[in-house]
Amino acid sequence: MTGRTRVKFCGLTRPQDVDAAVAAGADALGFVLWPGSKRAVDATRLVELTARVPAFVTRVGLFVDAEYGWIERCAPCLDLLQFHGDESPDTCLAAGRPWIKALRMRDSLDLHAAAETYGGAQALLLDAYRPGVPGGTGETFDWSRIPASLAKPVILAGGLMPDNVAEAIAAVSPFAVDVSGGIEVFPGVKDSARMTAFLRAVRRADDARCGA
Ligand SMILES: O=C(O)c1ccccc1NCC(=O)[C@H](O)[C@H](O)COP(=O)(O)O
Repeated sequence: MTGRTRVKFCGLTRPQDVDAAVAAGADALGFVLWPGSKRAVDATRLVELTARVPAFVTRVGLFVDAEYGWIERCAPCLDLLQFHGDESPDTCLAAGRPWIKALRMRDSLDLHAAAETYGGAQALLLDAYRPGVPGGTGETFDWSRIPASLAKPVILAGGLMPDNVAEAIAAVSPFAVDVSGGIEVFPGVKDSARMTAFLRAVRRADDARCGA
């Protein structure tokens, strides 16, 4: 897949961070709708935050093995659902909305098989695996495990930051990159300078790929 690398900022909890992310040029903003996270937002906050997002910036709701009723309640504020738990393909499809599937890169994971299993997903988000932690670990994984061609677009996540995202793009050529901890001062509180630095690093990496 060609074209510029899309950028998703995940785990926004504050209106000023939403505004800063949009101003910086993010393509997608993620809202954690799993109460176990330090970055979780409730339904009221979700309405407040997503109302600030203009057209053509994708509002992504992140769920971890959620009850269907909770997904249904949040869905009107969202463009895309991100399933970040152990959801089956049927569960992901049952919501009846566009969705992506997060996969944690445990050793036994077969990405080609997963791409087939989750054939209804618009993309696969590949994240670091730490037992007992569903996401937002701030850890990278071995990018060489990602096959050069996969049946689904890849969103690369896990421990990305302004200092390593160019290297990640050069190594993986993902459709998109996703970052949470790497643009924060602490969980849920983003830093506009880090957001800008991250996006600049992505653009530089894209320019380097075009010139290569
Ligand atoms: O961010 C969380 O707290 C979180 C909790 C539970 C499941 C997923 C979570 N975040 C998912 C994301 O999309 C993160 O952006 C992704 O895991 C990468 O996080 P980081 O390594 O901090 O960039």
